[in-house]
Amino acid sequence: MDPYQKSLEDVDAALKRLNATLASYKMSSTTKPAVPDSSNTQRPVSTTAPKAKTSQKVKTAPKDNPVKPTPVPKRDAAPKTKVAPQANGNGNHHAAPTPSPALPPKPVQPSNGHVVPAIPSTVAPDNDRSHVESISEHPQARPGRLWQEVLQVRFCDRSSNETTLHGPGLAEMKKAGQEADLEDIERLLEDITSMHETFAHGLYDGYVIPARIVLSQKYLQLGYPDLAAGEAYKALMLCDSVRDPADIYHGDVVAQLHQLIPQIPLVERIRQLKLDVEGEKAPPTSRAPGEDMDVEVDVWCRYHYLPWAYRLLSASLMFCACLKSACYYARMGMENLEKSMEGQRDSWLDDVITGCHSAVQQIQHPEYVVLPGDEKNFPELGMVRREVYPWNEWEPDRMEELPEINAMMAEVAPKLEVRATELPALAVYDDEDDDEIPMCTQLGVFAKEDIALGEIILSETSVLTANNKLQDSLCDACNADLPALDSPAASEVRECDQCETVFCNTACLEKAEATYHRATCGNDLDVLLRDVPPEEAAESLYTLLLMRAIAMADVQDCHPLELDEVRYIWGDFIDEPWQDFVAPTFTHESRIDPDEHDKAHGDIVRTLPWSFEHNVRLPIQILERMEIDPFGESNYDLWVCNTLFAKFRGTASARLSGQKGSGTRARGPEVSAVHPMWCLANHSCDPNVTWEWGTNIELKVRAEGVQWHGKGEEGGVRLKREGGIKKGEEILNHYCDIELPVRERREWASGALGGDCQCERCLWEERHEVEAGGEDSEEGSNEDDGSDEQ
Ligand SMILES: C[S@@+](CC[C@H](N)C(=O)[O-])C[C@H]1O[C@@H](n2cnc3c(N)ncnc32)[C@H](O)[C@@H]1O
Repeated sequence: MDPYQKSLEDVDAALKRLNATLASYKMSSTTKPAVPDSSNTQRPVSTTAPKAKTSQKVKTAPKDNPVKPTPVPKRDAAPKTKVAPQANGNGNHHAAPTPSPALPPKPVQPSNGHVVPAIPSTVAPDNDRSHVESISEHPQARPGRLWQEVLQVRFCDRSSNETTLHGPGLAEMKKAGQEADLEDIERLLEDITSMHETFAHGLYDGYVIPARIVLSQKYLQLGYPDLAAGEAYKALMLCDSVRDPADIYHGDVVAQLHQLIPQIPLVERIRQLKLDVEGEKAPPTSRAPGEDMDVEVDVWCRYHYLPWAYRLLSASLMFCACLKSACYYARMGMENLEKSMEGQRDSWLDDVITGCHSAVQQIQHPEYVVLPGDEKNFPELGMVRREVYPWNEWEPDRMEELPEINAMMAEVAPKLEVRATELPALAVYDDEDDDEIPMCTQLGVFAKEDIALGEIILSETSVLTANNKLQDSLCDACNADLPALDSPAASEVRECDQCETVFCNTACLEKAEATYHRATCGNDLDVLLRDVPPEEAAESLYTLLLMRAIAMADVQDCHPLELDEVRYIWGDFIDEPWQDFVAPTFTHESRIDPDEHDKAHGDIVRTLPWSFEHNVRLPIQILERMEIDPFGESNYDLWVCNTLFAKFRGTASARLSGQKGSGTRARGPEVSAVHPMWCLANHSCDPNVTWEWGTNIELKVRAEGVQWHGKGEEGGVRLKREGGIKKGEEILNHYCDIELPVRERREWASGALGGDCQCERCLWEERHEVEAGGEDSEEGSNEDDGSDEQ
């Protein structure tokens, strides 16, 4: 068909759709239910039809945490802007007692001693519920600041012959680029908490695209570009679903937009629609002719929400150093915009591409060679903030809950107890600047009585396990090796009736059924993360652990942070992150200059490794495969996943595969697990226990101390100390192969410790210029063959 004729027909069709939409105004303004406002405390419940596609799992209400009279013991240290260079580091620190400006007094829910902003109890004048009835009848007049922000999300205005792009922009904090205004932080935290509540309790649900965009903006303003990327990606997924009637979310998203759009002032709606129809010279979408697409939904999605989703996603990813995916989404956004905006380029997206390329050029690493144009090979792993998020109500006050922790410990280690202990805060210690290492209070494990040599003092089992072998003979629950087919124990092996998952015996099968298996059974989750290339093996194990934790929470009907295996693990969180917070700026310069990218995190120390793939895309995919709705189930929000990852790094034990000495390169860790009591023991390179992990994980008292090796003034070796453990002595485990020389040991353990080990042996050997490892061969598989690590 003649293109001119076709475009005329398209405009004609669009005008017809517009007329139909305009004709529906009267009806919609009086009969469509209003979408409740997030900032109101008593709102009518949304009349949105229940979701048909995904199982809406029962949400567990947050624990009813009573106000605790005792203040939480602080882990304090002055955080510095220091980004750990290594990919796997769990760098981290706990902060030292610095006079803290902290946040001003807030209405806290002091369950755990962490700041939790409350939703304002006072209702703003414009939220006066006495107007509810009349407002429902005139939805465009709905009150509420947050909801108004959602309604105002706009991007494009085709009000002149030249298409112009503009939007609300990121309203910067009052003092962007300076120490943040506490009121600003407070207000944004309240907004974020309020939006979480709103998604969680169904006042409006997670399918409201502009609400996701607003939440993404707010995360970005508070220095959480990682969380902003997650929300922007969700907005993008929802926009895609609007344009694809076959998409599983299509019905819900469109239904939400049908409720939202009538609340946008009529004049504005007509203006936008008119401009759109007039400006639509070439239809940008691949809509089938005659397809019954609501013109308004299409306009708002295509011209307002989609561009914001691309902008926020690509810029946030760039700030998180995920340069490959940042470029990918910036280019995708550009292509999309150019189609719908007649070749107009978007300065944000251009900036992101420039910023990513400049960042790549700045990388100076002998092993990193990437051509500037090779965006597919741009780096993809960054570091983000690691903290107990201010809205996280699940983190327990471990000092307060020591009796509960000790009850759990008594079950697996009757002769041990957990106590508070002082440790060097390694992640905030920068030995170039600091004279003294700041200390922090954490937990440790201590002997309740004298314990003899060789005694097994802890034996623990866990189903929070993972392995990244697709075809291997491991029990799915405990991850122990399955018995050989010709061995007597082979008859005990059991298989799930529904799928082919194998367990070492009936006990493991029953435990799996009771704790997690129902969520994973037959869902083909294995293919997502198993048999990955060696360089991805470690990351994939953490994500597999996340997957198991999600399955456990789903089957046990609790919040993932509430699981016994997770609750008391300290995620090496930074304390008092706000004391040095500098409000980010979002200018052209801050996007194109890689030196400015760190500032998007509020200038706060970052120690949690993060990638788009493992922290956003895969968690969402895992949820979908388990038939958990990632938009409707806030228990599995991406901040929850970040918190779980923080807890797993530094506590998960892992077994390496590959045969040392045989010339075969190790493939990387293949089996991993979190044992919540075992992992409370701290590290020393002169440990008093060995550990071994088969079906159970065990701690055994060492027969004798480790040989220290040194040269120099004192010279020679230091005598081994006596074995055995005295009452009151701390149980010291080891997170690395203790046969290695000091430098290699430190390098290995730094991921789990957050910095260089400062144990007595390391300090002594460092002083005595150790050059070679010891000759002693210790018993126990873990330190002998170097095949295990924590
Ligand atoms: C497996 S956990 C040990 C239990 C932990 N102390 C707790 O309170 O839960 C590992 C974390 O403990 C701390 N840690 C353990 N051993 C340490 C050591 N020798 N020096 C400094 N920090 C240590 C680090 O913060 C590390 O990330």
